[in-house]
Amino acid sequence: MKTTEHKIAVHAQGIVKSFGDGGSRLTVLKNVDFDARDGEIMMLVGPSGCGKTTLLSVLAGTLRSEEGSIEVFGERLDGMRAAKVTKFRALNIGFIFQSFNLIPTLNCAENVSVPLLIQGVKSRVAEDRARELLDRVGLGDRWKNRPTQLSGGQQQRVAIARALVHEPRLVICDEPTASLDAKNGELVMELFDKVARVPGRCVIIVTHDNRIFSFADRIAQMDDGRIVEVHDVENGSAPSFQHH
Ligand SMILES: Nc1ncnc2c1ncn2[C@@H]1O[C@H](COP(=O)(O)OP(=O)(O)OP(=O)(O)O)[C@@H](O)[C@H]1O
Repeated sequence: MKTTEHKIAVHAQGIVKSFGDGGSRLTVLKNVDFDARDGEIMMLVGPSGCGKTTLLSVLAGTLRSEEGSIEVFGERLDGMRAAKVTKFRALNIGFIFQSFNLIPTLNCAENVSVPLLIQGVKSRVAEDRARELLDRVGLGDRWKNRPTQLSGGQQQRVAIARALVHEPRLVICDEPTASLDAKNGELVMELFDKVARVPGRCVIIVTHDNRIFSFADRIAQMDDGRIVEVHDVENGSAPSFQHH
């Protein structure tokens, strides 16, 4: 039996979230308990529509739940004032959205700089750091390009660079490797491994991509608004899941 004490980075308990009113009301998160540990890559899998993106948004503080408590590195997000949540997120959380959310009028280096500029870092320093990150995701020579001049996979890597540039303690990713080929998927996972899978940090990834399961420390399986099982991934041997 394992007796290791794990420090918890993200602790969510009793999360309930619904959309709509009256007859069209849909309860998407049905009393979810979820933990992610300090220093780990935690993956979240489950069938389409089961609530994964909704849960990520609640954990990142971009969506409020009706019930439940959320603690991120010891700070309670539920009940925190909206302005304080925004500030907390800017300092501590990097979010990679399914839809990338890059700013079309800015070039790649400027897009990646945004989290640093929000923190008050000088633009030249921010841009140097942004170009360093772009280099690490294999896009060092494309920093001047606008997002529309890049392929979907390249845009995804720009979004990943932007989420990591300010070295957030918590990185939350919705399908970060969905548009990437095997080589770039591996490059990005190795970057998560180096940059974010360290003490004092944590990475949470929603994925359907079984090529990356072996990078996880644990995999939580979600179904119909609930976490139904949590698997430990030992020695890179990931379980296989049924997707619908
Ligand atoms: N803003 C919203 N308004 C109404 N319904 C919503 C909203 N956001 C999500 N939903 C609904 O909540 C359910 C869960 O959606 P969610 O995006 O969390 O699922 P998911 O598990 O991430 O799916 P996928 O793997 O397809 O991305 C779906 O039925 C979806 O239609």
